[in-house]
Amino acid sequence: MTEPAVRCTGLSHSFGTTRAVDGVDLEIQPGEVFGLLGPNGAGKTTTLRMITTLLPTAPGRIAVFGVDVARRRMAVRRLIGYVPQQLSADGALTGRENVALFARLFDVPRARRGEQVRLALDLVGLAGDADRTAGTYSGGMIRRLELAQALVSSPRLLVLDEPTIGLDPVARSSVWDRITAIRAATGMTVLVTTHYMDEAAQYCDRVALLHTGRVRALGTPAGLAAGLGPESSLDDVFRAVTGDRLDGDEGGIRSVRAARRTARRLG
Ligand SMILES: Nc1ncnc2c1ncn2[C@@H]1O[C@H](COP(=O)(O)OP(=O)(O)OP(=O)(O)O)[C@@H](O)[C@H]1O
Repeated sequence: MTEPAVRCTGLSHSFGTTRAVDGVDLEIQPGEVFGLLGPNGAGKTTTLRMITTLLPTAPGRIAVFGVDVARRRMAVRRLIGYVPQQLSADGALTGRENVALFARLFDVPRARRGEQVRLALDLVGLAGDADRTAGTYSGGMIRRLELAQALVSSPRLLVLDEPTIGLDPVARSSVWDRITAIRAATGMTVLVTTHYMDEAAQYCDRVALLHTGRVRALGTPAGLAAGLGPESSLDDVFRAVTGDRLDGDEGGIRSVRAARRTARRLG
């Protein structure tokens, strides 16, 4: 039987008295685009940080393609490309230099580095802009550059924490078009968090709705919406499950903060 790309069992994590993740069980299949959805503070980033080896997994367990995250952290890191919410591109370096830096960090063999960097830039549609400094890139191009940084080591699992936050609708769809094309070209598994229900409905094969650290609903976007009623959307499912209202396309303070962070760092 094929191993799941990710299997989380009994995952919990507390920060002091805050129970950020509370008994999460999840299986993500190879080749899926899987969306982890939830309001602010639902536990999405904490879950991603546990899967990407950055937080301890105990008392639960996580396996990535069958490799235990707690016992074989370095082996798991080699399987994963991670784009965190925080900016990871350096505005003073060119696009190519930024990606080459990650190739060195992730131990891509020296003989293959140039080719891997070129391929990663190609996959995100930045080949033509690779020799400009990243400080001259738009927000959408920066996000695609960060995708290239995560792709340069040819990971089997790509983990993206709110990849489109703070971007305008055109840039958001260009980022998603690249993610979709990369999955089609490589068969890579993609795990993504997003606040945008329309994006999750359009681009994710399956989603889990997280609220107060627990999985409250799991399924295909269409299946979840149909389960609520004939005219329902994923947004309706979300409201039914959480009782919360999501930020709209305006993005709220978080996207403003993210956009400002980008501007400050690269400007
Ligand atoms: N380093 C930390 N120290 C203390 N509390 C934290 C820390 N990181 C997260 N938390 C708390 O844990 C809970 C879950 O946070 P987490 O960042 O995982 O949620 P999230 O779903 O990713 O939210 P957001 O969409 O705002 O990023 C929240 O109550 C948050 O305040």
